Amino acid sequence: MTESTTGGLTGASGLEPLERPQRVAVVGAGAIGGIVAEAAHTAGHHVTLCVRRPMGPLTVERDGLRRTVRLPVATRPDGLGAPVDWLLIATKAQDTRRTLGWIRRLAGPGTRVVVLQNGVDHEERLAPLLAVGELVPALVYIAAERVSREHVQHRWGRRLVVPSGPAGADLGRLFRGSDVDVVCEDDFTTAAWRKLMTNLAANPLTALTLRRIGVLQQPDLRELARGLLTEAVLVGRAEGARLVMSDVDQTLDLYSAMHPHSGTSMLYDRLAGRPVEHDLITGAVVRAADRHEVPVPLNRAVLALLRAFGEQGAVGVQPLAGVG
Ligand SMILES: NC(=O)C1=CN([C@@H]2O[C@H](COP(=O)(O)OP(=O)(O)OC[C@H]3O[C@@H](n4cnc5c(N)ncnc54)[C@H](OP(=O)(O)O)[C@@H]3O)[C@@H](O)[C@H]2O)C=CC1
Ligand SMILES: CC(C)(CO)C(=O)C(=O)O
Repeated sequence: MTESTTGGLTGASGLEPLERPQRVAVVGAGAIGGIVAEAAHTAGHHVTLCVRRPMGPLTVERDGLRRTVRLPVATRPDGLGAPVDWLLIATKAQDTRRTLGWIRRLAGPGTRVVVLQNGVDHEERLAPLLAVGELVPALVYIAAERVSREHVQHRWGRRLVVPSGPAGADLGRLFRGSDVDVVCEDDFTTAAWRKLMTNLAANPLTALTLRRIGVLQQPDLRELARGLLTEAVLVGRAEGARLVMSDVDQTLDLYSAMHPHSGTSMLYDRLAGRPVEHDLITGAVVRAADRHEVPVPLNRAVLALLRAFGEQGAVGVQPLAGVG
């Protein structure tokens, strides 16, 4: 795990392990839910998958190695017992409200409810659903693809970024000994906008072109990505995030570091005919831009395009493999 990097980030590797195996429930056993469920299980905790439809053993594939875990699966909250120590919410943003039944059943006063979703407004989305327990927003620097219902392919990254504090430090201890690292961040607003930037160009441009992330290496799309990200720096600053123009290059470098065949959550949703999280990503930037009267013509155009395919069903084609 990364220990004490710059900018107020702190890794959690030096901490003592948690006293006892923790009770963990993961709501949404998709790509990210599958990764964190397997990681928490590997770290020695009691993990239950909370799903909509029955499922069998979960396989997580990473660097050519497959690990299959057989975890308890619940399809309804009713039969579940006492509140858990950790409730990990890993549904798409638009499904957040549908997790209320699980939250009511599984969150008690001592529960940490970790929201593993993209966007900058985790608190606003989840807080209205939470009567008790502590909300922990998490920024997910992990790329994963659900290649079939019970098989998740890890493609890149291992880091979750959470606000500094006891809950964040304990989350680091929860995942200790697994493939997931937790980094605590003092300035979470800036961290959240920086993470939003990673999605702002990659997700819409892969979803619109039906191509994987290697497409961002094409010079014209790289310039478009640069334009989208530059607008976001100005908007993020107006929102109080301490972004700098070098964040644009750092984001473009991150795209180059990812395997060209890696996709994005928005691309996978479009291919499957599911609603895409445009409101959470490009929509969030355009709304904030409007609040501060910052011109964002490129993001506004992309939002219009994303909305235009929002109502459409599955596209029924596979993205091209490899670069571009
Ligand atoms: N995939 C990635 O690489 C990354 C994703 N993210 C973010 O993480 C979040 C999760 O994305 P991802 O894992 O890709 O999404 P997936 O679509 O792979 O998984 C979401 C899961 O939530 C389940 N679900 C929806 N509603 C409920 C409910 N009421 N009860 C139980 N389960 C439910 C779905 O079930 P069903 O199978 O029945 O549809 C599905 O299994 C998103 O905000 C995404 O933007 C962030 C970084 C990277
Ligand atoms: C960082 C990135 C682009 C990696 O998958 C992501 O967050 C997503 O796909 O939503």
